[in-house]
Amino acid sequence: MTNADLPQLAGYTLSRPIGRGNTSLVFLGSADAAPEREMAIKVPLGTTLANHTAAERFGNEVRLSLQFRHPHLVRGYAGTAFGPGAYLAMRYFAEGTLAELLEGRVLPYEAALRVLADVTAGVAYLHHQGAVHQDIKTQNVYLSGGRAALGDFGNTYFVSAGGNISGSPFYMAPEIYHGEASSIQSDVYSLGVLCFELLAGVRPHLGNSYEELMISHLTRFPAPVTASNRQVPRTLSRLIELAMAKKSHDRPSSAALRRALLEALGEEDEQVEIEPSDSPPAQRSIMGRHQHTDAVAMPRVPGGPSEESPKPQKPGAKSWNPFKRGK
Ligand SMILES: Nc1ncnc2c1ncn2[C@@H]1O[C@H](COP(=O)(O)OP(=O)(O)OP(=O)(O)O)[C@@H](O)[C@H]1O
Repeated sequence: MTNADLPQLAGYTLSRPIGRGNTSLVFLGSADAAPEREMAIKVPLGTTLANHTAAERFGNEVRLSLQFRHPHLVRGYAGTAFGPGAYLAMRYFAEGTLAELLEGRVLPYEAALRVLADVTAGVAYLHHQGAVHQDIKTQNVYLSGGRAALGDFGNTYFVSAGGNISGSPFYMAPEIYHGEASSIQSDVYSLGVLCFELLAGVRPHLGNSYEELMISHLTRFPAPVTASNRQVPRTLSRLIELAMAKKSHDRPSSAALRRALLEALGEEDEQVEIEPSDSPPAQRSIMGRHQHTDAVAMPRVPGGPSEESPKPQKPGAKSWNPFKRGK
């Protein structure tokens, strides 16, 4: 794509493509009003706008990216949810996705714990808000300076708005394979899979087809993470095992998983003030460890992902996943 082929978006200058998904193109660019701040600008494909469900999902991603405020969730700066001018300007992650980073390599133990603690903090925040992400996987984790943020809120919904059936087969909870709606507990299952994948260096369930993966998730019990990685504390290994429990009510909360990850990192569960957001005041709070079990304590993130990203070159199209169902 030459510069002349880059889409025109009023108020923004797009400099080059940085990624392509099933439903959108993503460009590096900046707002004309603040040219020094690089952004990732997502523009839906024509086919996405022409398809009601896909267009709704894009609109959902725009809306929620602008609404959620957490250091470990991809932050939206501006956007238009629907119509031919639809776009989402968001924080740019120079190091790309966790899936890209993991291609052909295993993360060192501490780095894996850090990424997992970050992602789990973002998910715990979502759960505290009553939202289910529905698509936690390495492709949706973005990296900057060794810190991580979860993105892609196209399938995210509030529990109060009713259930939904979706996910990616490598990470999908058994009950979803059975046709049940996703839930906070099915997000925890996906987190368990992610923890296992990063700490054991291999996915807990493998298969060459949707059916093989389904059988594995429904019937097989992976060996504890400690069998592959002796550095993992037993308590954390046990919690990851429970996160992947076949029955959803046996799973711990995302907040408990996060606490165990922080403990493995030798860190305290700090209090942090959640950034103001567009959400109702009741959802803004200072949260800490002395709360009821569903409450979430957010880490203050010294040296964590900053809003300004370094300059960088980043891989282009994402890798193809043969089992990815239209998300
Ligand atoms: N904020 C970002 N910072 C850096 N790169 C990004 C960012 N958002 C997306 N990308 C790049 O663009 C690629 C495509 O993005 P994404 O997967 O979100 O597309 P999509 O079409 O919305 O997704 P889907 O395929 O699930 O419909 C990503 O794999 C990543 O390489």
